[in-house]
Amino acid sequence: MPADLTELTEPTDLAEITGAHGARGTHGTAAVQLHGVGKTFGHGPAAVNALKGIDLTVADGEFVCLLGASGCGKSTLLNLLAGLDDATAGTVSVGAARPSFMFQEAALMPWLTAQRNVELPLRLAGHGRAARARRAEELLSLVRLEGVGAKRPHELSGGMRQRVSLARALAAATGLGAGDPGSDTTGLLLMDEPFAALDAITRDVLQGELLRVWRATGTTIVFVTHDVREAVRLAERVVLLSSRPGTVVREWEIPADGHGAEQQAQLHDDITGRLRQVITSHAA
Ligand SMILES: Nc1ncnc2c1ncn2[C@@H]1O[C@H](COP(=O)(O)OP(=O)(O)OP(=O)(O)O)[C@@H](O)[C@H]1O
Repeated sequence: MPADLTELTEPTDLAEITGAHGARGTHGTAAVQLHGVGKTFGHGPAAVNALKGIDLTVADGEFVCLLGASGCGKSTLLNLLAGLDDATAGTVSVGAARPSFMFQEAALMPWLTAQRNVELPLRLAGHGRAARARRAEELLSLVRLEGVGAKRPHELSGGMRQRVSLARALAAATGLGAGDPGSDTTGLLLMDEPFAALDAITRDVLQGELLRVWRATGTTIVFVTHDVREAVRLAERVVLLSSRPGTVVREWEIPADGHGAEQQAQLHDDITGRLRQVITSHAA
């Protein structure tokens, strides 16, 4: 069991709140399937070939990190998964899950309280006031923000704002949770460098919190980062992308016990070496 995960054993009531089935070892159907996906922006000589021939399957409940240098097409790929843009080649299929996004900036509504921010996707989905308030309270508690629901974003630290953002993303992805017949209670979280703007200590804490929430909810996570250490700490599988066009260079399965210090360092060195090669060959 990885060090990160042993200390993060969730209380049973969390599993009850979220309808969790746990994380590792429970993957069944595919949450995401990409076959031969390409994306070209523009036409003619000015066209930018951002992605080419991407084949990728993410299992239900899996935590995958997309790793690559700046400009390799990580955000473009997330946009395709979220349905915010269309591929110019191949097929993108996102199972039953409703994808929800979390960005580097929390992007909260400044005039709404933390609780109302979390409620927003539930309100847009047509859920009644009492049900959505109950669910927002559950999710705020899940991200350890009990008692701050009445505060507005400017009253919160950067780390707290990202916790609210995570709770809101979970609300968008999982609706009312286990009690919501119309929702996929596991959901799909698309995370675009969500901790990159935080200081190192807060980032470390939130990485641990994200692992705890993932284990408690069984949510499928596709997490974009250019930080090898972050990828190895968080993911079950790391997918390395090359640049221009972005293609899958290599994948690493991170074994469940692979987060021990020695193995983690080995994987870190291995992946960093390959990332360097990719960057160097692109620059040449
Ligand atoms: N709307 C667009 N029009 C033209 N080119 C674009 C557009 N969006 C992205 N690109 C180009 O596609 C390539 C991939 O961009 P993308 O933002 O997906 O990379 P990234 O890996 O997320 O980069 P970063 O880590 O810097 O955010 C880049 O060369 C970028 O300039």
